Amino acid sequence: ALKLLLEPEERPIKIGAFQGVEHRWNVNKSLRVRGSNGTVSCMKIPGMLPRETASRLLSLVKGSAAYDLEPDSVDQMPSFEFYPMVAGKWVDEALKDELDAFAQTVLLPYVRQVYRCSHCTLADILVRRYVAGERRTHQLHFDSHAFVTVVLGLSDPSEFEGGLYIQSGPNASSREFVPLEPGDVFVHSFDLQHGVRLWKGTRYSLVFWIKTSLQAVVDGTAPWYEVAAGRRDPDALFNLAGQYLEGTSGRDANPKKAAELYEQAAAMGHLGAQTHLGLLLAEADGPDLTASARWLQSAAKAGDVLGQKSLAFAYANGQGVQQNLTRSAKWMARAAEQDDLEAAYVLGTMYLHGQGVKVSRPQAERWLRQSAEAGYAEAQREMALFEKDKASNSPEEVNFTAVAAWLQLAARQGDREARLLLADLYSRQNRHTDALQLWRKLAKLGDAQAQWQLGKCYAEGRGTKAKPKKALAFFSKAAAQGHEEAAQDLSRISGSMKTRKGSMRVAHGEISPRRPQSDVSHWLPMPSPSCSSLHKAEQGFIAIATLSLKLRMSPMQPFACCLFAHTERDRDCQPRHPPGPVTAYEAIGGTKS
Ligand SMILES: O=C(O)CCC(=O)C(=O)O
Ligand SMILES: [Fe+2]
Repeated sequence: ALKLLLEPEERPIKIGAFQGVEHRWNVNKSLRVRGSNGTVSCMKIPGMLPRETASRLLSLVKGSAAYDLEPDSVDQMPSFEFYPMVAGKWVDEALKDELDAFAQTVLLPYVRQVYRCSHCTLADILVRRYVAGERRTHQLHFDSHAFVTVVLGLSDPSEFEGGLYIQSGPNASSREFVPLEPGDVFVHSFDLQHGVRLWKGTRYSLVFWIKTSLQAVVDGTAPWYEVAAGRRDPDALFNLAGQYLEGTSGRDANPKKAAELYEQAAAMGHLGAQTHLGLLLAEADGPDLTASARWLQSAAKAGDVLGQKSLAFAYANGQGVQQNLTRSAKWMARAAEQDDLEAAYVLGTMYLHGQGVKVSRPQAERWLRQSAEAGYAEAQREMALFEKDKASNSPEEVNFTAVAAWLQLAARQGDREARLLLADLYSRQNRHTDALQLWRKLAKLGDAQAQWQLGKCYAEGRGTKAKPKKALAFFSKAAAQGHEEAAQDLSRISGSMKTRKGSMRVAHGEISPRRPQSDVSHWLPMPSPSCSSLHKAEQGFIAIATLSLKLRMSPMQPFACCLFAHTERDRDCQPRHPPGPVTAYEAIGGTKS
């Protein structure tokens, strides 16, 4: 059962043509930051936008094709958002027709009155969707680049379970969900910690970001931090530090200044600042891993989810602490229990491979599924492999429909490895057109494995007419990226092309041994990307061994694995150690002298 925000203070309000009620909560910051005596308010105004307008908006945004797969700034997962307004300018006429008058005559006057900011101006508007198979979360965060945020409910609460929550304490157990009917608005400032979590159904929301002046909107700056940080508000220090770290909101990137600000907030007990300071100290030029681990311990023990996950990675890597997989698993579990999707995914793989925990397929499935169902692409891909391995003793019993369904979800989110595996699967099911479509997409993005596969299709006339020249071109492209099999196929095909001087020259044109010496480094053999990597049993070990403490910036690299280990590809799935360097000459079929 979800804990809902109870509705305390109420007052009647009248803004332009709108008459209604404002519900207001004052959240005590000391629950989260020991050394703070401040509060942060948030307000709900039921029915501020007429329900009929909200329902027309919902149809408009449901039909939009503009949702973006670009990584989100908070969690790096595909964002599934689009912006009808950017830097104060409408870019979506249909949404403008429905919303502009409301925004200018009701919403902004309300915000200006409540926050006493007579120059507050609308900066950006975005639409987010949360649907099955895609992201169903927006992890805990602050909206650091907006002085005030307004969330407009669009979907009927009966259509989903969960929704927008605020989190007043360090732990996920203090989450309180904000029920929003279509047309209700929820208003908060840059220092309210919040997130979104759905367990069922579909939700669309519309978010307004408001800044303190027109100038700030035009310049993309956040000048209110100078004031708030001057008051030594720990959340302001924390957000400002993030802007200096990333070089956003018009600030020049300045890691040193970021560290100072994190340090001030961390000293007041700001757990997020402690974690970020810990991560920064590990990344610095002269890293101080011991101090880093100390901050991570402090934040993790107090319940900060990112601190727990980061400490888990530190234990896995032995960074600032004695390497200890049992402790790593323990902290990973603490973060996963707080619903961190990456932590749940990693914990699942730890159970799969028995790292820091006893091997347990039920536990592995539990955590992988939790992460996958909330939209984490790597976990979706891992669920496909899990599904496949269920029948590892009798390959003919594999439920390939289920395998494909998971792969499709991850592939649709842009997961490269899942796209390769799916194309491979299609190809084996003689769905050559589907396979080709995926390989083409990947080849266009420069993927060597897909280029090689495309080359083979053209060479063998599989799913397309045989086109030796095209095959040659794709083999060359892949080989030039160091793809071994492609280099072999290239030498085979260019040899069999009647070895006329002309055709040899085609091959040489792409990968000429007469290239400058420095280019030969590209020919160092690399394992082929898809089955490349390693036997499954080794996989997790490598994953843990290479886990990066930098996870705040870069989620753990997906690791490749082999879907068809039990079939004719067994050979490819053995651990392969790169042989010695291959010269360009060898790669096109010459022999070593
Ligand atoms: O979808 C929502 O209700 C809010 C999303 C959010 O917090 C954000 O986009 O920053
Ligand atoms: Fe937000």
